[in-house]
Amino acid sequence: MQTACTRTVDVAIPLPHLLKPDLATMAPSQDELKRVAAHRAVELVESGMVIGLGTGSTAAHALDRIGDLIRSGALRDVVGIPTSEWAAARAAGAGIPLSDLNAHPVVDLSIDGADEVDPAFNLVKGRGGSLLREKMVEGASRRFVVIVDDSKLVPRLAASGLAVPVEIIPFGWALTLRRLQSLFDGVPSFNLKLRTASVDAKSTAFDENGSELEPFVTDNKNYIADLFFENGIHGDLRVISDALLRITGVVEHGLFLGLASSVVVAQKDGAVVVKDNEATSNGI
Ligand SMILES: O=C(CO)[C@H](O)[C@H](O)COP(=O)(O)O
Repeated sequence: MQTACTRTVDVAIPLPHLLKPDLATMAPSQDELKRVAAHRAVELVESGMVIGLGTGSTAAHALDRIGDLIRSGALRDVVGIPTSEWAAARAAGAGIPLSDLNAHPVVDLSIDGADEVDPAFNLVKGRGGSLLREKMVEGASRRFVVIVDDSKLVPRLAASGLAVPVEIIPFGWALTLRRLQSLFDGVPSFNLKLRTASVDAKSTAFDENGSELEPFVTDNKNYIADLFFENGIHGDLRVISDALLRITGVVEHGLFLGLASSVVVAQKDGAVVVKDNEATSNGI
C-alpha cells in the first residue's frame, strides 16, 4: 500500500463571496463545490505553463476559469494538453491554445477531477471513460492537482459499489473479461461487466429490453470493463495494478497510484482544504 505524508496547507477558508448556496437548503450545491475546488486549483496556473486539462464536470470549471483568465489577459502563453476529445472541445471553446504530449512530453501542471480519493492519495478515475489519456498526461506532469468535492473522499477505494474501470481492446473482449474475472476469483461479491453506451456517455440508441446495448467506446476506440468490489479493493494496490496490466488485452486501468501531488477538497461547510502528497512517484 502506498504511504503518504499529508500536509494540510490551507484550511477552513470560508468563501461566502464565492459560494453560491442552493436557495432551498442554503447549502452549497455539489456543482458549486466543484467550481470552488477548480478555481482554487487554477490559482496555481502561471503564464508560460504547459497545463494538463482534465475531463469531467469538475474539470469543466477549471477549463472555463483558465479560459476566462486568458481572455482577461491575466494568463499569457499557456498551452493546454487535453486528456480527452471532450476536454479538447471544451478547452477550444474556452479559448485555451491546445497542443499534445508529442510536442510537450513534460507537463508543468495538470488539474483534473477524480471519482474517488483514498487517504493515501490513491485515486479511482475513468468513470467518464478517459482514464488512458488522463493517466498519460497526468503521469507526465511535474504536478498533478486533483479537484474534488468532499463526497469523493473515501476510506477505501471502490467500497461504495462504484466501478474501477479497465480499458481493454475490443478484439477478444469476452476473453479479456474472463481473464479479469479469473484474476479476482475468490474475492467475495466481485463482478464485472462490459460498459455499455448510456444516454449520458453516448447517444447510441438501445432497445427497450436492454439486450442490444452498444459497447461504450473510448476516445482510443477501446472498450471499458467495469470491475465491482462490494467491500472495496483489499490488498496491495500496486500488486493488483501490475496483475491487471499483465493481462493481454488490458490497455490501462483507472487506479491512479502515487500520481496525485495535491488534492483540493471543497467541503460542504464552505472550507477549502489543500492536502499535499509528499510521496508522488511520477518520476518527472
Ligand atoms: O476520471 C474522470 C473521467 O474519465 C473524471 O475525472 C471523473 O470521472 C470525475 O468526474 P466528475 O468531475 O464529473 O465527477
